Amino acid sequence: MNFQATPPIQPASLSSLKPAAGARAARHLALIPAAGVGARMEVQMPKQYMALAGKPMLRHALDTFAAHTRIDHIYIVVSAEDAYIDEIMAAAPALQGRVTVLRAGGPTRQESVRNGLLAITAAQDAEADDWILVHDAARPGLNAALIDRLLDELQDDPVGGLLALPLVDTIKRSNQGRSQLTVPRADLWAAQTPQMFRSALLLRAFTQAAAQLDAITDDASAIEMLGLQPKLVAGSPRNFKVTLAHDAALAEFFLKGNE
Ligand SMILES: Nc1ccn([C@@H]2O[C@H](COP(=O)(O)OP(=O)(O)OP(=O)(O)O)[C@@H](O)[C@H]2O)c(=O)n1
Ligand SMILES: C[C@](O)(CO)[C@H](O)COP(=O)(O)O
Repeated sequence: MNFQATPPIQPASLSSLKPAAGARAARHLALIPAAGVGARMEVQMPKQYMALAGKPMLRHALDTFAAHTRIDHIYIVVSAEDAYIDEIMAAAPALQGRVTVLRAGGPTRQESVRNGLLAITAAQDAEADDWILVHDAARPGLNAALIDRLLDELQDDPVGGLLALPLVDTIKRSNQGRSQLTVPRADLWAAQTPQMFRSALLLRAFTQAAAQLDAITDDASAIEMLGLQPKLVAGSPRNFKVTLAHDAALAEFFLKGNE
């Protein structure tokens, strides 16, 4: 795939991404990377398909987005050889017409996101100023209130942003298993998802970062590489990423209606 280096975006030029007066309102499109294998979870299937609170993990985020009236469409990126998604979609008639499955997973989360963006763009399914909400399938605790908070906080923002949580623990830098120093935590936040940016800006950021995709682990990093500063929007502990085996019980706690 040939990515041409593009000059960094000057914040002043971002105004071109906002809809012109009288243009149709920008849509909100969810893009869910779900092409991982969940190696750290140590379960027998990709973790996004493991049962949590009575349904496969990825159904929680899918159902939350599909039930949200401000979300116009949902794209889910799975691996080309995914053996689960077709059966899951067939068992969820309420998702028909609201969800497009993209068998475009890549070797890393960022490449899966980039491939999904390219597929949406190639299908001309998104206008330049449409908002893309990239959300991990591995964060099943997302709810409508968090989506509303993100949309309300960012709808007039020139850059976009992400849900995140300010760190509350003291942070240590390790040296061979020993505490080498304490990292000042005053301005440290833990990034969550959705991470929400306008389609053209996100695609440009991923194009610009093409050679460094392995070095970044979230979508906002690519936007930062353009010299822009995404807005941090208060997330929630319930929106944590299910990563390690012990996370399943905590996810069930939140998904069973506990805050
Ligand atoms: N090549 C990849 C890797 C990850 N993901 C997705 O990105 C999200 C966050 O990634 P992570 O929690 O790291 O999931 P895995 O990569 O599956 O986990 P592990 O690193 O333990 O294998 C998940 O919804 C995962 O399915 C993806 O779409 N494509
Ligand atoms: C995108 C993310 O969830 C923000 O915290 C995180 O970077 C994903 O990391 P992973 O190693 O791909 O799970």
